[in-house]
Amino acid sequence: MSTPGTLGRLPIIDIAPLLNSDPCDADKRAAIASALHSACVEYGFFYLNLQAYVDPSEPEELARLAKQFFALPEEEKDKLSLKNQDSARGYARLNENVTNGKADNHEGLDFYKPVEHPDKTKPVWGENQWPSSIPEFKDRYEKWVDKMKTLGSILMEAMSIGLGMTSEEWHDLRSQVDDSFWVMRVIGYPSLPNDHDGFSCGAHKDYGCLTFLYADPTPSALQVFLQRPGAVDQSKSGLPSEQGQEEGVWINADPIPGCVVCNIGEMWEIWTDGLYRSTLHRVVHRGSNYRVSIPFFFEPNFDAIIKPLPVMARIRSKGGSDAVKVKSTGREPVIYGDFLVSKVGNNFATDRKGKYD
Ligand SMILES: O=C(O)CCC(=O)C(=O)O
Ligand SMILES: [Fe+2]
Repeated sequence: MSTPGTLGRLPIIDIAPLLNSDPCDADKRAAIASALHSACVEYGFFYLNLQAYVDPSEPEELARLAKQFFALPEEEKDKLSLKNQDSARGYARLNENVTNGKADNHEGLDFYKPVEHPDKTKPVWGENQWPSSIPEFKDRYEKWVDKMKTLGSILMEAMSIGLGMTSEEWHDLRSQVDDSFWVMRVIGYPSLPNDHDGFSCGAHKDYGCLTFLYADPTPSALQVFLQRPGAVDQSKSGLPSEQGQEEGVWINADPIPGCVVCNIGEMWEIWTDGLYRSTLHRVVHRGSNYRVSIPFFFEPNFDAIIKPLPVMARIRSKGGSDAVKVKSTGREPVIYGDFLVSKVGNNFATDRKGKYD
């Protein structure tokens, strides 16, 4: 059986050269596009070094504010309950969300792109609920949203180059993500009790486009499932039923200073006919501290129609190692907003389906 040591760790990609258009950096940008491509094919998970883009004090402050929020009395947090809104925007109590039929040992506060005419009777169409007792919270988190949205566009363009798309094809793809229906979660994890039937966050794939995860420095919490035929990992119990038979290993994706963890959501799997992997991950936090993480989900526009990209036909006909990995996902095109609503619209419904299912 492979061990985390022999698998090495996830690739680290420094985005610095993507932040300028200096002709001297053109080779470096091409190298990054190609590294992104390999990371998306092989892992679907990698680290982005953001040192040239973000001052570490910014996300550290977000984590501090998150801890301040979760330390509030339960009745204060409940004032922001997502049940006051559209069942998606707001606060969910510890163990309220379920994944693969089991309660997740976390609490969380979710925000979505604001909409023009909010209507809380429509799934995901309500208003965000900001904690008013922590005055800086909204301002600091909104700044982070802006930064992560820009990072999403930068990365999408580099990925289009990595895939071999023409600039016209990139403009088409850009028009599907230029009004991203982003989601930001602020998640709090107490230590997972030994007798808890479930995980801190159960195994799931992210359903959107790109996730940028900042987490506090807690080690050994986030785990990523790497498919390795022949590897039998006893800890794989708890995989969603569709993937229950897959062979592979769980590796830790511990935080690296100056980096966020980035992973590919299911929309990329559809765009690339399965060449880019949306990889299962979960959280098992047994440390004694209270962990916080802040995933930002850079998603397509609400009305974007997601179907395989034209470049996939060229990749397939070129042959070679990528061509053999392209498999038709057999999925019909999806409208992103419909897909999202099918995921979160019935959150906390009586069928015990949660936002990660
Ligand atoms: O808390 C983490 O490290 C991961 C959270 C996650 O996977 C998610 O919210 O989709
Ligand atoms: Fe996730």
